[in-house]
Order: sequence, then structure tokens, then C-alpha cells
Amino acid sequence: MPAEPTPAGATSSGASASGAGAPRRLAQAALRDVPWEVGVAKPDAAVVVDGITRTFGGLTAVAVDHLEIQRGGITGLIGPNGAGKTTLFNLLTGFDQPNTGSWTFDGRDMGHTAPHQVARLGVVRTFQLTKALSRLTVLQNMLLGAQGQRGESFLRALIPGTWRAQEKANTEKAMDLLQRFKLDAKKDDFAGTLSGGQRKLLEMARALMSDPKVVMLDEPMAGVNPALTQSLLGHVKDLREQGMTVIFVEHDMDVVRDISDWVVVMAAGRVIAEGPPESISQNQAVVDAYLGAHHDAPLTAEEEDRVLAQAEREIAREENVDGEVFSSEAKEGTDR
Ligand SMILES: Nc1ncnc2c1ncn2[C@@H]1O[C@H](COP(=O)(O)OP(=O)(O)OP(=O)(O)O)[C@@H](O)[C@H]1O
Repeated sequence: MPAEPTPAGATSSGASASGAGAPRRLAQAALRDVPWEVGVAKPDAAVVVDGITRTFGGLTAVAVDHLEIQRGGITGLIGPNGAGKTTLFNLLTGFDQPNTGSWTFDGRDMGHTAPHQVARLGVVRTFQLTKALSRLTVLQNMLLGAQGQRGESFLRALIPGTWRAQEKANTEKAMDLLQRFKLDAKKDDFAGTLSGGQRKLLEMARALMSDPKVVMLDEPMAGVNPALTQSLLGHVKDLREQGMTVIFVEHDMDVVRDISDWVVVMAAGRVIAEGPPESISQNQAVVDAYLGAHHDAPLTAEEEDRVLAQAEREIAREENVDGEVFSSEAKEGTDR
């Protein structure tokens, strides 16, 4: 049974630049009477996933029967290593295609939609700063995040004046965002020289260049020192203030509790629980699959080995796709 929601705007960070009151209240009120059941319908779903599966060889990475994401809220996606969170992100942003199933955004079927089209329709994700992107300046990274410019049209590209006007507008927009994220003084620095927290800020700022409606953040707090954590949390809450729908993957349960209006828990590719943050720690299936083993006790040597091996696999995978992602992003940037 749903419990009483937490008091409106009750966040531990208090860091939101614009005050976290009304939109959080709205998001929580909308979800207040929604039962804590896997696959439950939301009052105003922006994203609806149906029967999505993704297998790698014999391994089922994702098998989600039905999932709805409430518009204008912050949804936290949690689960143990290998639960399928990143794969689901890849599917929802067109970077991977499911073996079966479909998903819609604003009622529109998004099956087989390429990543740049998904982004143009308003669903964007943050990208970790790959090695290739580290070698670009902060401003160049921002300009790669721009899309929908006039320069992308062939006919308009024949009229250089229009293209240049667009480039100028993009640069102005990039500088506004860099100012908001306190990175304007770093605009000409190579992105690779930024601290962990500044990189996360840049990843978020870059995603905002395309005026998204849904922002998907992959571990926005990973590797961020405590000094910048509050600032980053404030920026995530600000996205909700501005009416965006936020979905984020995060391992830090304090962060999840602090900013989520709703939490979705995955394990072995499936959604095993969903509900407001306070429902999650009471859920036995979640404690068994995740919280008990993962968070309430230090990692055992065996778990540490497993996490390290997973990290090594991720790094190897990232190095493999590094050039690919960069070249497609760079192409999107130069195409316009
Ligand atoms: N390209 C791939 N090729 C083969 N296996 C993959 C691939 N991508 C993901 N997997 C596997 O699918 C499963 C789900 O992985 P995924 O990265 O989505 O999990 P996750 O929940 O994001 O984990 P983490 O929290 O560790 O990032 C894992 O067993 C992973 O090894």
C-alpha cells in the first residue's frame, strides 16, 4: 500500500538553484495514489516500455514486460551490477535495438529509431567523457551536443549566412549553459583536464544543448567529490523545475532517496519493484537482490573481484565503442 509521501520539497541537499518546492510537490502528488506494483500505469506517462528484451548470446540482459515513466518527475533506476540498467538506457536512446518489444515516447512508437532521431524527438542521455571527447575543448564538446540547427538542412547549407547565424546561436546557448554550470571559465580548456565532478557537469550541460524533454543520466554522481555533489544534485532537481522528465541510474542510495520521485529496481534484466523511494528499502525482494548484499555491508573480497572484473569489461567495451560514438557524435556536429 502506498504510504504518505514525504513532505513537499523535503530534500537533504537544499542545493537547488531555483528552490525545489512546486515541481517536486506536483510530481509527488501525481504519483501519490499509484500502487507500488511492477508495471503499474502512471497518470501521465511520457515513456512506455512494452515487452522489451535484449539478449547477448545466451544472456538475457533486459526483459522488461511493462514500464511507464511519469512525465515531469525524477525516476531513479537502481539494481545490482549487471542488472541491465545501462542496456535499458541504450535501448531507450536508440543506441541499441531490442530483440523483441517496443517503447513509445509521447505516444509515438520509437522502435528502430536512430540515436540522433531519438535525440531530436527530445530524449537524450549523458555520455561519459570518452578519450576522444577529452581531446576536445569544453566548448567544442558543447557544440557537439547541439542539434536541430539550420545547417543540417542541405538546402540551407547552401546559404552560408543562415548556417553561420545558427553557429553563433549555438555558441551563445553553449556559453549560457556553461555559465549556469559554472564552467564558462573553462571553455577553452581540454575536457580531459576537468575534474571528475566538472566532467559530470559538462556531460549534463552538453545533453541540454538539444532542449530535451527527457534527460537520461547514467550515474551522474559517480566519481564526484563531496564538494560538487550538492551542486550536481541541485542541477538535476533544476531539470525537473524546468519541466523535464529525468531518468537516472545511480548506485548511491542517499542520492536516490534525495532526488527521486519514483524508483524502479532492476535485477537480472527484469523490473523487480517500483515505488516511491521510501517504499524501496521496505521491499524484501529489493533487499534480497540488492540492498542487503550491496549497500548495508562492505563488499566482500569476492564481490570486490566481481565489481573490478565488471569495471574492466566496461572499460574494454568503452574503448571499443569510443571511436564509434565519437565519430557519430562528431558527424552529427559537422553535419549541421
Ligand atoms: N555489448 C554487450 N555484449 C555482451 N554482454 C553485454 C553487453 N552489454 C551488456 N552486456 C551484459 O548484459 C548484462 C547487463 O549489463 P548492463 O551493463 O546493462 O548492467 P547494469 O545494470 O548497467 O550494470 P552496472 O551497474 O554494473 O553498470 C551484463 O551481464 C553485461 O555483462
